[in-house]
This record gives sequence, C-alpha cells and structure tokens, in this order.
Amino acid sequence: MLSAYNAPEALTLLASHPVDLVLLDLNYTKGARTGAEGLALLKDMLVLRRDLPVLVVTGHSGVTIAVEAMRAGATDFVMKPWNNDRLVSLVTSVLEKGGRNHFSDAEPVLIAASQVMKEIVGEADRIAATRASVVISGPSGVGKALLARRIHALSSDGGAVQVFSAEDCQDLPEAGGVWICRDIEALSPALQRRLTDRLDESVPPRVIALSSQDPAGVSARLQPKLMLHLGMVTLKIPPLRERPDDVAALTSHFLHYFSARHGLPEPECDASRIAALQAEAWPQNVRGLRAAVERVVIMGEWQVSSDKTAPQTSEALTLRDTERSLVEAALHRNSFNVTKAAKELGLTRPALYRRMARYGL
Ligand SMILES: Nc1ncnc2c1ncn2[C@@H]1O[C@H](COP(=O)(O)OP(=O)(O)OP(=O)(O)O)[C@@H](O)[C@H]1O
Repeated sequence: MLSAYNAPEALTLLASHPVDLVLLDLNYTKGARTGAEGLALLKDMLVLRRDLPVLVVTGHSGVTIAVEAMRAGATDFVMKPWNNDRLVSLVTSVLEKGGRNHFSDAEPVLIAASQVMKEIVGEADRIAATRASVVISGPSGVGKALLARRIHALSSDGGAVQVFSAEDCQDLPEAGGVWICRDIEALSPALQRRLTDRLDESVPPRVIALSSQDPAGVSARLQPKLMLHLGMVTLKIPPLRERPDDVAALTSHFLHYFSARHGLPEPECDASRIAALQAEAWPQNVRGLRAAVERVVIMGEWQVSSDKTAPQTSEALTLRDTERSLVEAALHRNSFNVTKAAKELGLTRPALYRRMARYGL
C-alpha cells in the first residue's frame, strides 16, 4: 500500500507504481472543506490513467461533491465516518471487476507547481472540453507536447490523435479529429492555405499547434486567415529557468519516478542541491532536467558539477551560444531575409528555419 499526502506526491506515485485502486479523501489538506482540491486531483489522476478506479471519501462537503466526483469519473464514494465492512467490500468488488491496465495507456504526469504553470494548465483544462484550436508556444523541451496531450485527454474527442511535424509534412492528414502539429510556423504556404480550407469546413479538425517561436513570431509566419482559426487561444509556456518552483517539484518527481522505474534507491536531495539546480540555465528546459535527474538515479550520485560532466556541459553551452549568436547576427545583417541569411551561413532555408525555431529567433 502506498500513501501520499499532497497532489504532486500522489501523481508521482501513480506514474511510477502499478496502482490498482486509489482511495482519495476529497479534502486531503487539514482544514479543507469544499472538496475542490480533491476534485482537481481526481481529474489529474484520470488524465494519467483514464481507467483508474478511484473511490472518493467525503465528509464535510457532503453528498453533492461526491456526486460531482462521480460525474468527473470516480468509481464510487464512501461518506465519513465510514463503515469498515462496507469500505472493504467496496474495495474488493472494485478490484475484482477492474481491468489491470497499469501503464499501457499512461501519459507522463504534468507537474505544475509554479503559479504561472498552474494558470496555464488551468486555462488549458478550461478550453479542453471545447472544440477550439489552440497555439502552444515556448522554447524546446518546456512541455508543449505534454500539455497538448493533456488537452486531448480532457477533451470529448476520446479518439485517435494525429501527431505530425509541419517541417516534414508533405500533406495534411486525411482523417479529422484532433491534430497535434509541431513547428506550425514551418508549414508551407500551400499547406497553410489547405489547412485554412479544412478549418472552414463544417466539421473541421481540432488543431493543437505547437511552436518554439513566441506568439508574435508565430503570427508573423502564418497567413492571417489561418491565424484567425488557430490563434483563438494562445498558451505561452516560459522557459524552465524562469520557474524555480517547477525545478524543485520536477526534480523530486523525476527522482522518485526514475528510482521506481529502474528499481534503484532514491538519491538524497537537500535544499542546497535544489538551489543549485534552480541556478542552472537549463537550455533544454524540462527535457534537460529530466535527463540530468535520470542520470543521477542511474549513477547513484550527483555528478552535475563533477569533472566528467562539467566540461561537456559548458562546451555544449558554448557551442550552442555561439551558433545562436551567428544565426542571430546573420539574420540582423540581412534584415531577417531568411534566403539571404541562409546563403551567408551556408545553410539551406529549412535548416536555418530549424535553428531559428530552436533558438526562438
Ligand atoms: N511540467 C512537466 N511535468 C513533467 N514532465 C514534463 C513537464 N514538461 C515537460 N516534461 C517532460 O519533458 C520532456 C519534453 O517535453 P515535451 O516533449 O512536451 O516538450 P516540447 O516543448 O514539446 O519540446 P520540443 O519543442 O523540443 O518538441 C518530456 O519527456 C516531457 O514528459
């Protein structure tokens, strides 16, 4: 049996262990009475594991909130103070019925501890149930694809989702439904026109467009008619270095997750370690932090500033920084004429676009 005392802990356990059933107190924080926190956690758990049996336990907030929880996907509820025999028989019958689908359809957990991420996730959840298209922008590795999958998971389009990249897209998908399109700004003018036509149809696909450009960069590169459809809702995820609260929460999540996944002990992590991680630049954002923490788990020790890794990191950073400034300078010299800048840099236009997207230029 596993116990968690707050939402991030519960989600981490769920992502890293084969859980058959959850018993969820709808007011798990001392003094909480409305049941709102329990309902929010229930929703997050069901995003992670659509078929997870969850029995909610409710007292103060009464039967209305229990009914709301059932509507949101809880399997059943028990009222406080509960009768032990009834609870045991309920648990047994749910376990006997339940399919044991532990990991197969599990989505990675989306951790949002900072205020800014909470607001973005709140907005994403709010529009998830609609058919609105959305643009999610933010530098590489911040979690755009993860947020897009969450929107899909919470939407009523339970069906298949088509994920494709505009960069190597020769044609649009035939089927409708939900389309997650990476690097939307790289869509060719012809495909932009075709996409606009599809979105004008009576049953258009729902497009979740992702881009490493900021919203202004996206609208500068897409045709105005297409932007009218896509730009209805824009969510901008800031780089990880601007979200220290998320660095702390993600580190503890990944430590736990990878320890369970690799069957290894969880390395210690104190406040000074977290402070050091919060001071890092994280050029690859959450993707970089995730890989760094997995490495710590596998190696069994923190080597972030060891002799072996430090030079590699700084060399990688220097190369990256140099490339970024070369690309930026060439673009400025050529007044953002991509054809001329690409020629000057000895790159093809798509290769330059890729770098511009990578560096958010
Ligand atoms: N808030 C988060 N909580 C947990 N994991 C996260 C979070 N954000 C990102 N990740 C993880 O970081 C990795 C990168 O995320 P994702 O692929 O969604 O980023 P992206 O912005 O779409 O990147 P790119 O633009 O390079 O495709 C994934 O493994 C994802 O699960």
